[in-house]
Amino acid sequence: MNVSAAKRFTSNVPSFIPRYKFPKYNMALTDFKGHQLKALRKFERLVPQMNMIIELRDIRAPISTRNVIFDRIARKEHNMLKLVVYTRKDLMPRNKTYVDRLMQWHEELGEKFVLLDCRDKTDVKNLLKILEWQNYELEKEGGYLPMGYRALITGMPNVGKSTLINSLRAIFDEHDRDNTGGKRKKVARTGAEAGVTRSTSEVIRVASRTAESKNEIYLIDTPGISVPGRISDHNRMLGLALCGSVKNNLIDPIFQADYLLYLMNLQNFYERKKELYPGSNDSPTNDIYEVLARLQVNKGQNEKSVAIEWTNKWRLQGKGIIFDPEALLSNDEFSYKKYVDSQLEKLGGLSYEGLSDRLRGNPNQIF
Ligand SMILES: Nc1nc2c(ncn2[C@@H]2O[C@H](COP(=O)(O)OP(=O)(O)OP(=O)(O)O)[C@@H](O)[C@H]2O)c(=O)[nH]1
Repeated sequence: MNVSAAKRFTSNVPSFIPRYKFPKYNMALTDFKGHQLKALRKFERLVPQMNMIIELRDIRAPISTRNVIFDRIARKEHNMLKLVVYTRKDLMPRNKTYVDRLMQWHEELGEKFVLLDCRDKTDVKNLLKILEWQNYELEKEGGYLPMGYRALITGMPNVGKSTLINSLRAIFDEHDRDNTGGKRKKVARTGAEAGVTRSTSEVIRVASRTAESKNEIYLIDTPGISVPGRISDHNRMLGLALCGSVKNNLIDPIFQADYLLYLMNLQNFYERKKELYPGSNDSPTNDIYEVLARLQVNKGQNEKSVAIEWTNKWRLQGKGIIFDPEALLSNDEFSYKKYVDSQLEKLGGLSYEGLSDRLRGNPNQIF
């Protein structure tokens, strides 16, 4: 973060200045795995059969949980319709500036997005309405789809894909029960259609044929895909760790706790949300060991377990915090579009051929 931008974050507490830069600790920069590579190859085969790609991202880390691999796949397929679903709406900062910033980012990229809590029925029903509308638009142009209207559900690990699919399924179930006089009809899990292999992707029906629509609507569930090392960096990896999108034990818990402290200080938690600041009766600090000492319940508790407990709490219920420092900057200071373009450039012509060999036995999984 540059100094002029950082000055805005200076706290009103006399003599306290948050850190504007986070140290580049020695840590793994990616969590890309062999099975994700397999899933990616499968994606490329499946995408031509899709009508829409839905990419889930965590609203608290809109930059870190974006995976440009999905952009590349969607663009290859003649600019396939892509919808971004930001999950964990219930945890997002209640801050109009933040929402305005997101709107501007997405406008620049021509990318549609919605915010939702994957566990909230009303939110999920609204997403279903979008799918139904898109299907209706296609049908209006005479598009009867024997395989149904298909949306591929993608995203980084742990962003809420299964939760969203289960919620959509529950709505479908309920609707089905109503229409079948209380008898529970099993939700379709069809994998038998041409080109869809049952073993690796689940096909879930979320809307049946109706009087108005001949097409059924299906979701295709996919495993979470991480980014390869060439488009990752320290901030991205730490942001993902705080969202639970990379394996917890991959990064030292003290680094994760220190990053959380760095973000809290940049976001003035000490003044805005004092009750959530560690040791809220003490002064703000940039010293993670001081924080861990404040949070220690008894003298026997070691620093690492205190760090794990604290970050876990924020990972699951952390309300009102943003995990990407760049998202705190104005659009003059940080261009999301430029960032995405540079990510795509770095990704370049990444070919998956031979990658499995390189992934095997490479602890840093850099490629
Ligand atoms: N607060 C909140 N929690 C959510 C939301 N969506 C999902 N979760 C929680 O986030 C955790 C991960 O959700 P999953 O649905 O398993 O994520 P996933 O993307 O399927 O994970 P992978 O299968 O690892 O790729 C679970 O504990 C969910 O309850 C949301 O909108 N709000």
